[in-house]
Amino acid sequence: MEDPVIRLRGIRNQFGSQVVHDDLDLDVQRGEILGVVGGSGTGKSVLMKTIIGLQTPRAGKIEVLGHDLTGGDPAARAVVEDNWGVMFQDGALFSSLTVRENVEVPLKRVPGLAPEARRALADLKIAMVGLGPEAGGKYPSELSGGMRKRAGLARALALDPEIVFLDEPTAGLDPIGAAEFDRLIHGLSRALGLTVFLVTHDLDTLYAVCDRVAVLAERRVLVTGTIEEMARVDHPWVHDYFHGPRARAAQGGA
Ligand SMILES: Nc1ncnc2c1ncn2[C@@H]1O[C@H](COP(=O)(O)OP(=O)(O)OP(=O)(O)O)[C@@H](O)[C@H]1O
Repeated sequence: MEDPVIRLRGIRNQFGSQVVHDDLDLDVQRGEILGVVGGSGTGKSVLMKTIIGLQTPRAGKIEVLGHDLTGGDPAARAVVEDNWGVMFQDGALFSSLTVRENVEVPLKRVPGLAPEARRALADLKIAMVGLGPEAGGKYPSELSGGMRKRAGLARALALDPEIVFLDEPTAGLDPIGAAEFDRLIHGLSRALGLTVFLVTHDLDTLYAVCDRVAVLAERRVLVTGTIEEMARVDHPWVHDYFHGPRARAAQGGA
């Protein structure tokens, strides 16, 4: 098998006396959509922040695209940061910038890119996420929640990343908007060959788009596998989650 694009080994995160992760391992394979689930407070967001460098683990090794991010090498981090995009829950857009200007922010890191080309690229990403041409000139406060998420995704895709991190992408959307967003993520991931690290509580999203699921429990990645494999895992939380009424509804069952 190919080397994983994200490889975590022995990760430990701790806040005061609270140990959130202990000896956590995880591999994310190229081109897959990995859904990260777990009970509230099991450290899904902390895990995502650990990979993207917003949280420094007490111990362990983080490798992304073959680069060791725990060695403190700024060159390695710069290479990797140009190859990932991050979408936070509400899109995390700059409120004083238009959608187009928001999408242009990461593009400003590209040396020698003329302003007109930057603008054209931003418009291309805005179209890619299904926003109309008029959306580029709007401010985040003028958008619906679903449109803000799409704008956040456009910004995450600005630099044509290999990996996209999505934190609860469908939270706060109505079921139709959430299903549309699921289709968008799935379509873009397949069309662009993206690797997607997706933190979610949304069972519909897991069933609709994820190739594999990673369950956080007991301070580590307890198990990874396909949804079908999850249904056979003999662990109380995993069993309840994948056999509960919401899971049955997400599968289309009774
Ligand atoms: N900066 C911080 N300082 C102290 N404690 C923190 C910090 N960040 C997270 N925690 C704690 O770490 C634990 C895991 O938090 P995290 O936000 O990753 O959970 P989660 O699995 O994403 O939860 P949810 O599903 O509710 O969003 C929580 O108990 C939280 O209070």
